[in-house]
Amino acid sequence: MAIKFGRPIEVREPALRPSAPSLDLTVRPRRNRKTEWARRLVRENVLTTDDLIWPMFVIDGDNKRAPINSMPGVERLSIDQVVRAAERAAKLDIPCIALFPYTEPSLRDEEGTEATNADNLVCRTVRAIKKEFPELGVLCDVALDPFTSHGHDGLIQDGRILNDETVAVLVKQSLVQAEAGCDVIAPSDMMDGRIGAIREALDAAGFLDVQIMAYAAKYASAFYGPFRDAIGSAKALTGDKRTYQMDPANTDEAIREVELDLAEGADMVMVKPGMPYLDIVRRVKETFAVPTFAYQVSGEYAMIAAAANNGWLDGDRAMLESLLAFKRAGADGVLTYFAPQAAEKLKKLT
Ligand SMILES: NCc1[nH]cc(CCC(=O)O)c1CC(=O)O
Ligand SMILES: [Mg+2]
Repeated sequence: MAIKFGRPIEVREPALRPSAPSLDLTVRPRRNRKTEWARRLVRENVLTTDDLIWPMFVIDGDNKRAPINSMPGVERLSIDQVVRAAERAAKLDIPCIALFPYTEPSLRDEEGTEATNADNLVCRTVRAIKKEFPELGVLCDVALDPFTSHGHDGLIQDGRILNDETVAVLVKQSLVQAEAGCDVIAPSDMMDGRIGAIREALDAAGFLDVQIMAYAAKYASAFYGPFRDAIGSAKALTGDKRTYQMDPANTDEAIREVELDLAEGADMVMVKPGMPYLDIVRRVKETFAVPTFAYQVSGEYAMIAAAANNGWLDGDRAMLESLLAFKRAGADGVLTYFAPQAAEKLKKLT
């Protein structure tokens, strides 16, 4: 009889074990999963704060934060509030933030003129951030959709998106952003030849160190819906973007697009959307071995956030698992609206 704290305890019958004899297995993969330390030891991929780019939406005004219904937890911020968010990013050690403007309908026109205004909302935001946090990376999207009355990324004539004429405007847009202090120019428009044209113009203007992250394989996706609400182009958009964004059915085409953007001078390439396109991330990384990013887009964020808010998913776990999946697929980093939450969570884990 065993004695514990001076009291006899009953020695129970051993628990019933399954009567089957041990399998004759030499290899038992579960051994490497038996404890947390063992799992850590064999872990192949890790997510760190260094992998995160935080996209933000900017609105005009002062001390304003406006919710986006289709992106619970994400707000459009006035410049002063973006600067506060930039401070949060810097404190969390997030390397880079990305800026997307909401443009008042009165400032939108057929040509997206506001895109090339050196004093537009994005340029003013970049200057305000750089003044306080010069060490924080700032990425600016290049495309006309936040500025056009029709919501398309390029100029339109007779219902067709003009390629070369659009590229000329994108070049000007890139230059005003670089002039404002933007570190990374990220063309998301999918016009042909824009990377080469932008690189040439940046170099000619002396912006030799301004990087280009090409949205190289960007698909015509339903997952951009909440983003279009956020920048106010959802209602404006006529038709769809299938004559310039890629067909979701294609994968070889992604390789050709990435190859061209690299040849034209892209420093980094991106695949977008993210989670439904991890096969593309993997192929791009294996084919070119260059810095490869994925964009976990608004619709992907919305799915996880909505399910979490309904109690249908453990939001934090689903978030971290989805971000780790990008690393496993070969991505060097992820643009994600979860960036601040993920960085906070990762800080606690280490
Ligand atoms: N060219 C603009 C642009 N830049 C990033 C996104 C989508 C980002 C997101 O959904 O989070 C889009 C939308 C689009 O192409 O319609
Ligand atoms: Mg292309």
